[in-house]
Amino acid sequence: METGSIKKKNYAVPEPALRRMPCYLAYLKLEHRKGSQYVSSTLIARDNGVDPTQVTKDLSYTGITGKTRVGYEVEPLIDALEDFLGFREMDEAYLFGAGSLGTALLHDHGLVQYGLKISTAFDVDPNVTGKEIGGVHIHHIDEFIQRKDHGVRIGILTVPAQNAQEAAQMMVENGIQAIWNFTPVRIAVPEHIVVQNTSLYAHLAVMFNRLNSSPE
Ligand SMILES: NC(=O)c1ccc[n+]([C@@H]2O[C@H](COP(=O)([O-])OP(=O)(O)OC[C@H]3O[C@@H](n4cnc5c(N)ncnc54)[C@H](O)[C@@H]3O)[C@@H](O)[C@H]2O)c1
Repeated sequence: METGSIKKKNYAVPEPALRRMPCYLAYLKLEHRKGSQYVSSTLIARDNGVDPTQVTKDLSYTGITGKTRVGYEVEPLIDALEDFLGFREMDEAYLFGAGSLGTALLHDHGLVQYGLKISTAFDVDPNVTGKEIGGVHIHHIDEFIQRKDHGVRIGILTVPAQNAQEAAQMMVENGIQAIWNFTPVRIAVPEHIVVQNTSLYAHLAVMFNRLNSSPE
């Protein structure tokens, strides 16, 4: 597997399509495991709660088209999606903040399947530094600053909210170019830095709202 390249080829694709594609991929993998050889856009659409036209459009970005009557051949479509999404290349990432959420991410084997390998983690707490979590060594943050030319461009930010801006700044000053930000802080960084904010709680808010507004 290739390492060290941030995948850039998908930037022109609309974000909602990019967000749907991993769901199609997971669905297709399940279908493959069940032994399905072909799957129609209508079926993909029905099982993923998306319009069939939307499915066809989303999948056309991979360069694969379905065949009349039988639909998409499952295996080549899985390959094409994985390639297109960059899940077959491996990017290395550093994790900043090996607390409760950071530890969960360090234990997550799924990230590697999506092309992201956390190679090292950094923290400031002496109770945490020097330890290994999920096979990843936790270093003191000063070691990140001292390490020149580490070549890693992706940083996962899981520090407390009050430390988020300062940590993000330090990451950028030391070569991080893309930040997967799990903190609730909207960090201010130079325009060329890629920031992806992720919150489980945003989805939880939607779930509560839908639950409480559904008819009895
Ligand atoms: N996005 C989500 O869905 C989600 C879910 C849970 C928590 N969070 C957020 O993730 C962050 C971490 O939450 P947690 O529960 O793991 O907190 P935590 O207190 O358990 O862990 C934070 C860790 O960051 C370390 N740290 C502090 N300053 C640092 C710095 N400058 N550099 C490196 N490490 C530093 C601490 O020593 C600690 O080990 C918080 O901002 C929290 O709000 C987000």
